[in-house]
Amino acid sequence: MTEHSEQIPGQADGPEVRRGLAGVVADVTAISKVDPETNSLLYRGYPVQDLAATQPFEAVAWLLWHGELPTADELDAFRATEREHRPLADDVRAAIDLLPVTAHPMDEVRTAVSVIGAREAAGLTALEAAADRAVNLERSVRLFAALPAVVAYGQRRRQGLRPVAPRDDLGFSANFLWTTFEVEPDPVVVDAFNRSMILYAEHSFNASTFTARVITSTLSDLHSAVVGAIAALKGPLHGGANEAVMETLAEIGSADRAAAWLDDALAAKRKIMGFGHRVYKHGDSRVPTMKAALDTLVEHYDRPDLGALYDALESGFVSRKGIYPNLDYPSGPAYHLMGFDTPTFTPLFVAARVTGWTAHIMEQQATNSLIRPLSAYVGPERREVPRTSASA
Ligand SMILES: CC(=O)SCCNC(=O)CCNC(=O)[C@H](O)C(C)(C)COP(=O)(O)OP(=O)(O)OC[C@H]1O[C@@H](n2cnc3c(N)ncnc32)[C@H](O)[C@@H]1OP(=O)(O)O
Ligand SMILES: O=C([O-])CC(=O)C(=O)O
Repeated sequence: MTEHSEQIPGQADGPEVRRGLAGVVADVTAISKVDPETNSLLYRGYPVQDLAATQPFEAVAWLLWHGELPTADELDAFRATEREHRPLADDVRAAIDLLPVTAHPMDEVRTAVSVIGAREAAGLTALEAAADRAVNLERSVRLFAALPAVVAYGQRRRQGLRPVAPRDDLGFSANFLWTTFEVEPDPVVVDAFNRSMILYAEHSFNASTFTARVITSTLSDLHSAVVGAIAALKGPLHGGANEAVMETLAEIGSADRAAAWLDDALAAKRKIMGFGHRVYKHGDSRVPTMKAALDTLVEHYDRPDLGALYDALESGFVSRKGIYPNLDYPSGPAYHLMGFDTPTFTPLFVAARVTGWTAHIMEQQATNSLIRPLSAYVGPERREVPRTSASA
């Protein structure tokens, strides 16, 4: 028995159960290495903080898919393809417009991916739709290119604004900001946003990626796997936490209220969103990089009040519980300062993580084994069905 396993009540000789698959190594991957001992995260061998400091997000997307950083020519060609597939497609816009304007933007993004997937697999059997690596690589690029327009349109629709055409003179991150806000993106903000995309891109067998791999393991198609991954990411124990962090900070209001708020929240056994992690128990490897980006934004937008509130909640929670912030804690207020509305935060995570998800989908396909664990039955023993007069 380990700290993660438990014995089934009343079954002394029964199997060990690992709720939440905690501590279970489910497969191998060559895409990223999360190391809680050294508090490090490598994408294909490269430290994520070094990638965030030096690379455009497009180069990191390429790295995750191909295993190597692109050459200058490869990056140019990839960027040209990405630009080609940026515009919001008519069928996607029409489907989003069918949803209530109060729909959660994660539901918009999930719907958009469903529409794109149905279009791409039209006329194919389910098995044909699963396709091969070459086809799925092209699908991954197109989906990566299309998502910013979907996310930006969601926020603009809620604000009663028309969609904005993408700009071919801008890279992925600058164009994302342009299509959302229709103002010339400031390089300081573009840099912080680019770093956040890189930090969010990939994190081994997290719940949404594992969901994508489970779906892929049945020989389902790439878009179906991404739809499932989006559904898993929406929950506040996973990606939805960046949104919940902002709600928490808004609820507390100011740094001087953080201590009393925390005492009440902990007395009420509330979970403090943006803190804790299944794998990292001594701090999330990505937080220092994202916190530095947040500090830059706090200065850029002259919002020391938000910086002070952030610090007060962090130090109060760490000193009370010894539980550290995860990536969602600094990214929530960073996206808020950039001007994104709070429900858009998790769709931003989708736009980044689609790179990691699709890399895992292709890796799962290459070495597939149906993912199907066992369960230990604890229901009633075998019994007779009562005889009644009802007929079928
Ligand atoms: C990008 C990402 O997806 S990162 C994760 C984002 N999610 C969040 O920020 C949500 C808040 N955090 C959490 O709910 C958890 O820390 C999780 C789900 C992320 C990890 O959970 P697990 O590994 O299953 O740990 P678990 O939830 O069992 O926590 C262990 C203990 O720490 C406590 N704990 C962990 N995180 C928190 C938190 N954020 N607030 C309060 N208590 C917490 C638990 O209540 C539990 O206490 P107990 O042993 O007294 O019951
Ligand atoms: O790894 C996890 O469980 C959650 C996480 O931090 C991520 O997906 O980025």
